[in-house]
Amino acid sequence: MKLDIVTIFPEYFAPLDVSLLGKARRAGLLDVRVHDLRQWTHDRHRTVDDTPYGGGPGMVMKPEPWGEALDAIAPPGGPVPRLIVPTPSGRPFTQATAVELAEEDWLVFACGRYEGIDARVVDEARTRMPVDEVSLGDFVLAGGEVAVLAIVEAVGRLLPGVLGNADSVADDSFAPGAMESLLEGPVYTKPPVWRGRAVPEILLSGNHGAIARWRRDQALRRTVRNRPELAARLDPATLDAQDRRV
Ligand SMILES: COC(=O)c1ccnc(N)c1
Repeated sequence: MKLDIVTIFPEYFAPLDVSLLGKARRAGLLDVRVHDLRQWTHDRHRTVDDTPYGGGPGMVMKPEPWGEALDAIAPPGGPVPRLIVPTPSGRPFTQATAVELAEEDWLVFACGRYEGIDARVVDEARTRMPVDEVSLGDFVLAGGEVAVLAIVEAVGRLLPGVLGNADSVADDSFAPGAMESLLEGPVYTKPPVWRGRAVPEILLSGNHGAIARWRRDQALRRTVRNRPELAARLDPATLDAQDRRV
């Protein structure tokens, strides 16, 4: 998968050289290019923002540098990427979004700053590439960079070969299938007793059927407690009698 990231803070993406994603890059699974938006400015101050039409606080990112950046990265008439624009006003980014994006060959990320990017940039981009404005939740960041790091990690870990144990993706919270709309339950490792707290006996029993049952119960309990709106979405047909007692 090829990723192009456009930002005025390229240094934000140093973390992409460490851990899983660094390994994926070195293994050739991820080809990440970070671009400084200011390379597409032409004035002495390398200006990327200006005051908002209609008044109001803050500054808006100018369209010209973005238009030139997208033309340089994805020349019109050439291969077409999917443009991802993190913004508080976007559609919710979920595990399903990550799964969908993991199927793409080429993603371009636009990191907005200030009050956002001039709306004509997305409007014009939509005439020649798919554009997804996505939100990580109901909160505001100073810029899209942190959101792009989160999205790149959520998508990158789904790529074949990136995670050591591919099975762990299937058990993710929200993973399509059995875990859809379910939060993962508690996890334990050695020692068997720590500060007087023992690991639940069932996990030491070797009874894999009972362990799977216990884990599902724990996932259901946590989902009901922490995300009742997700629990309400669970298809009753997939809940057996024991589930309903949770
Ligand atoms: C500037 O971007 C944001 O503030 C942002 C991006 C994605 N999700 C959010 N909740 C905020």
